[in-house]
Amino acid sequence: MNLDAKGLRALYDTLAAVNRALVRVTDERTLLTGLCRAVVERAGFRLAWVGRVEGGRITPDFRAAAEEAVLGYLDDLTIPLDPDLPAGRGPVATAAREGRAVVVNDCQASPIMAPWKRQAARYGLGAVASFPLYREGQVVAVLAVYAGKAGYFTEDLIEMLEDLACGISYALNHFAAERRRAAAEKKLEESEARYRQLFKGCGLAKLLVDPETATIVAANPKAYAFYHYPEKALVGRSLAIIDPEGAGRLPEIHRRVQDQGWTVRYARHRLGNGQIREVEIHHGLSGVADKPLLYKVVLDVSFQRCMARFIHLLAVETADKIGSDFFTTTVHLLGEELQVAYALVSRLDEGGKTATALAFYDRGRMEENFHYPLAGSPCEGASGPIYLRSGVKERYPTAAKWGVEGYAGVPLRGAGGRILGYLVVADTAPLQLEREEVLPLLELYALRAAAELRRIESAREIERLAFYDPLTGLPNRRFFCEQAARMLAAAARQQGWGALLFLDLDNFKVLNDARGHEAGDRLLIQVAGRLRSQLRQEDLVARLGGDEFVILLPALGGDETTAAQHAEAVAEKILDSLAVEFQAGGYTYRTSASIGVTLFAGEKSLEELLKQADAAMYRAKAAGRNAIRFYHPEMQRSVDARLELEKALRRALEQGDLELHYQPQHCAAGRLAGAEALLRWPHSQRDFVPPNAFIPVAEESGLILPLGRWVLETACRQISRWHREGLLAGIDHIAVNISPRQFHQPGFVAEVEAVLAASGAPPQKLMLELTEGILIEDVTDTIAKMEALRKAGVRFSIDDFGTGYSSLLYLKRLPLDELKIDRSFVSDLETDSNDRAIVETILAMARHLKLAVVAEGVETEFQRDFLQRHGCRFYQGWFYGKPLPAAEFRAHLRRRLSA
Ligand SMILES: Nc1nc2c(ncn2[C@@H]2O[C@@H]3COP(=O)(O)O[C@H]4[C@@H](O)[C@H](n5cnc6c(=O)[nH]c(N)nc65)O[C@@H]4COP(=O)(O)O[C@H]3[C@H]2O)c(=O)[nH]1
Repeated sequence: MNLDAKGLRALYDTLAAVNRALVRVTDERTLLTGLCRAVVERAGFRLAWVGRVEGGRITPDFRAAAEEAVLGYLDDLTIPLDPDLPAGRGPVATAAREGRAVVVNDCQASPIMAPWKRQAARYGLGAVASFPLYREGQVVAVLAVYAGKAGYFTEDLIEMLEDLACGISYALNHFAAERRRAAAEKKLEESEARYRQLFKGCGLAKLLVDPETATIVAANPKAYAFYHYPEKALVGRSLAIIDPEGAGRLPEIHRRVQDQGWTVRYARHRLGNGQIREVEIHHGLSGVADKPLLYKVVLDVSFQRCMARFIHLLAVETADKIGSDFFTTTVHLLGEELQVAYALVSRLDEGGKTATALAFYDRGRMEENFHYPLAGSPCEGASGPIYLRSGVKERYPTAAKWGVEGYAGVPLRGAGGRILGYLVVADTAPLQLEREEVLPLLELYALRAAAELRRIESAREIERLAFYDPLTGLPNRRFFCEQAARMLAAAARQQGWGALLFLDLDNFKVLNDARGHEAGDRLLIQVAGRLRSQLRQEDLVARLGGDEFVILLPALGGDETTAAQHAEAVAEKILDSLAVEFQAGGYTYRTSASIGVTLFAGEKSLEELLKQADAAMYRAKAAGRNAIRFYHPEMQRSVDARLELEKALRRALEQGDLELHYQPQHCAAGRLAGAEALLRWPHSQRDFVPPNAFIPVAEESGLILPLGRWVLETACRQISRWHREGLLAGIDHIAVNISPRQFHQPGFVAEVEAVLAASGAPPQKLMLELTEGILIEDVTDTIAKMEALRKAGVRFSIDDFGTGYSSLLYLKRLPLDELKIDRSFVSDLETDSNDRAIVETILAMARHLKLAVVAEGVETEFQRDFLQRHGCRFYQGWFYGKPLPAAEFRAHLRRRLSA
């Protein structure tokens, strides 16, 4: 039976209620299950089901039936959408495909129900209507409603069911929207959580800023830590408190972010503690708030920027600088850029106890080249970097003087890690820079500074090797010549007078030969020190080689006389300084020097001046050494003559032109007691070259060695012959002069012994006369030699006693037999009371030391008497007789015997 109007009304109400109830349902499953159930239970249908359109077919997903058994109709029911299949042309597939209600009021009669005809009959299903269910304009499911009777679906009913399907579609739409909204919300929540995570738990400082008002809306914990503000203290405040410039440029930044999505900016941010940091700010738009906000991710790039700038500055500013310029620029850069009170680069002095400030930055002022002690400074004993943020002045007394609170320093290293110096920055406030920031920077600068120090050291070394004498550290000949040429030119311009001094040590060769080169070297080093100490800064002293030194005094006055006086004063000062004993290697040495001086004014060649001073020096030597002589033009001739003399002397020795003369020595009673052998070089028929003229030349040239040997051999042969002839009876000795060089030659003792043996002369008759200079050169060696010869019977006399530096101490130690009072004291006895006093003293001393005394150069009776009165026992001089050729002296000996 079809529904009447009343029935329809009831059904309508029911469906409306269902509709209302269903649309309040919040999920799709409940809705569709409820729909099926309501249609069956409240509207009296026999079966209802809803199938989703999925994968080209429809299967019943939700169902309800008036009787449980009716549900059997749905078993294995799958309806394809394909219209080519018979099942695809049924009401459900057609409704789904064509999006319209399809009603079959007689299942048994309708051809489209053919596939299910039997089943419909079996489950008592007479009519069926299918309604598409839409979601967002798409058919997503089909509602199929079955009535028991054929012809059940009236138009009204169909309309109502269509309304119901419409309501369900609305609900499905709503669910979909809800689902989307929920999903969006969830997504948003997740994104917000992520954002919060990103914002808060981030290691970088972040700010949220309102671009319109420049107000800080939020800041993460890292931002508070970085900006040194208490938590929350930034929110609500203007960005200008940390970035005034950035606050002003926010609109522009905002625009740029809107255009390109992000922007990066570098700025200087002010922290809550007043410090300024360089930062890199990444800007973006915040997607969280309704209002457009700018987020700022802030990176502290102070260190990187600082490093980059410093590397750049170091490279650019110091590229063309070396030495002092480099160090000054470096500390200036450090002081200014690090904003510290002090910056210093120093070089350790020798010994490491003090350092020299190569450049010192003191609050903008620059100083250089002063020494300071390391003791009490943080660098003392430091082998690595030092970082003391604060409290320096409390701990280090040296730093306290400068009010240093914070200090950072690194060593400058040379080859093998040797510390050459330090690079230091210090401030009167605690250091603003962290250890990790300042030390790498200093180390970078230190590398460059150390390289510069090493370069300077090498340059110095190269210069030292090229221009300085390695032994004494004085300029060498090369340096002297270069420097002197410049000084001479300057002197010529200034029209002043100067002097060139040529200095040669006396007897240096003797010391060197006797004590070895080491002793000689030690003496030279000390001599160089004394020379330097006697000269002014502007004077130039150099070692030319051996024991030769040269001194240039550039500014001695406006006229020749003044210059000469000054030059002499300097030369005398030098001689005085050299007269003081030298101590070296446990020995005491004495030395003196001969100085030749030449004056200059106007344009003069250095070569010429050196020649002149050298010639003058030889005159000083000839004058008895320890002397100063000035050059004058005739001197050159005398130099040439000296060379000529040397040649001639050599020839005379080779050709046997030399002779020995013998000057008698008498005792007080007048008896002939001995003789002194004196060398004679016949010059012409009647004349001799005086020994004082050629002995020094022989000494200097080394000719003295063969010459001395010839004298010794000749004298010993004579002694031997006279001895054999019995002529030496009652004669104490024949004295032979021994020169210093001769005595100090290593084989001297053996030579004398060999000569004695070869000649057969009795050693007891041989007296060797030594000068005082010999004795003091090297006392130990001298004593050893004297003692060795004394054992053989040879005796010793000191010649020229009183003219040198003989001291009682030496005399006591030496195995001496005799003193000879120098002729210079004897000659003036009559007129000079000083000489009388000296002679008296010598005689008293000799008595005390039990030494025989021979007075030399006795010419008058007065002299003889005076000497005799004061205890002198032997006399030599013209008063008794001049030196005689060997034959004449032999005759004298014979006459004496026959008398
Ligand atoms: N005016 C004056 N002169 C007197 C008188 N009595 C002696 N004389 C001189 O005084 C010098 C004494 O010798 P000397 O002091 O050893 O001083 C010597 C000696 O140091 C050195 N000499 C001479 N012969 C030799 C030698 O064979 N070997 C070495 N190494 N030196 C020698 O030359 C120096 C000078 O020798 P001479 O010219 O021979 O001069 C000798 C002698 O001629 C006098 O009454 N009045």
